[in-house]
Amino acid sequence: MTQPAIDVQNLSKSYDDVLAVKSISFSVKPGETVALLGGNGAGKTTTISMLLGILLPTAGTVRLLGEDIARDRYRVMHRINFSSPYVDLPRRLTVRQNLIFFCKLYGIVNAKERIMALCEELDLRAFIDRPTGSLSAGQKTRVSVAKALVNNPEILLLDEPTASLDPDTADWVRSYLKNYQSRHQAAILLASHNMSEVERICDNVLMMKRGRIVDQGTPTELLHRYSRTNLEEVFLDIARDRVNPDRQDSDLPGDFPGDFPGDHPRDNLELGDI
Ligand SMILES: Nc1ncnc2c1ncn2[C@@H]1O[C@H](COP(=O)(O)OP(=O)(O)OP(=O)(O)O)[C@@H](O)[C@H]1O
Repeated sequence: MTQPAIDVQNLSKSYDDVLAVKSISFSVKPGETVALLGGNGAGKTTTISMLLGILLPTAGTVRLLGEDIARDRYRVMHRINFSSPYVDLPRRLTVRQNLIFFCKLYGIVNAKERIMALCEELDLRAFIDRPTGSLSAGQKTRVSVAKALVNNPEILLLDEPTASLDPDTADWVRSYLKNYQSRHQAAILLASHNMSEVERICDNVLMMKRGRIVDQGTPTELLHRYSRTNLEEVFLDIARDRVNPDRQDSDLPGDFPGDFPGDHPRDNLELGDI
């Protein structure tokens, strides 16, 4: 059996009184695209940050390409990459300088050729020598995708990869990412609020709510399970507690205090509730 590229077991994270991620487990195989879906504050960004090793889990393990991130993060970091519209690249550096910087960081041998190729493929030519801070949101997103691909990663973690893109460019970026994936057999985990994007490019969907995975399956399985015609309706069913008809209420984790070690009502507080 193929070893999963991403293997997460019983992962939890608490920030003081807020239990942001509650004992989640999942895996992503090479060549597979998995979506993390959930409303604001569901725990998607916290999960991705733990996968990247920039947030320490409160409990649980993350293995990337077989390596335990808590112990051997530096053995694997050069084989993965990340893109988020919410993480700004240094604003005063031009796009080219930023890409050179990341090529050096990842030890890319033919940096110039790599940057030229990405520049062509992602159509960055018009603004390659402009300060990154002066770009439009959509242009920044394309630069962020280019940055995420400098090292030809085997694992790609994408936080809303098409945020701020017009429909035409978003469609083009999705096709580009799928094409990259089929060429490199990369594992992709993406957090998104764009349901049609998820339906189109994801093999599996993890539905998160208040830090838990409350349902999962292929987009088709989820549509059947909830008798819906699109994922947006499934998302609303879950968000509004119109529970999955195939499940008993008691199967749903997270509805009872104490079903997770250290869990109690206070753990469900969102920061906004305080
Ligand atoms: N640094 C922090 N300190 C305290 N609480 C935090 C911190 N970061 C996130 N949280 C809380 O953890 C929970 C999960 O947040 P997270 O950012 O992971 O959600 P998300 O699913 O990415 O949401 P969104 O879709 O709004 O980006 C929220 O209740 C949030 O307020």
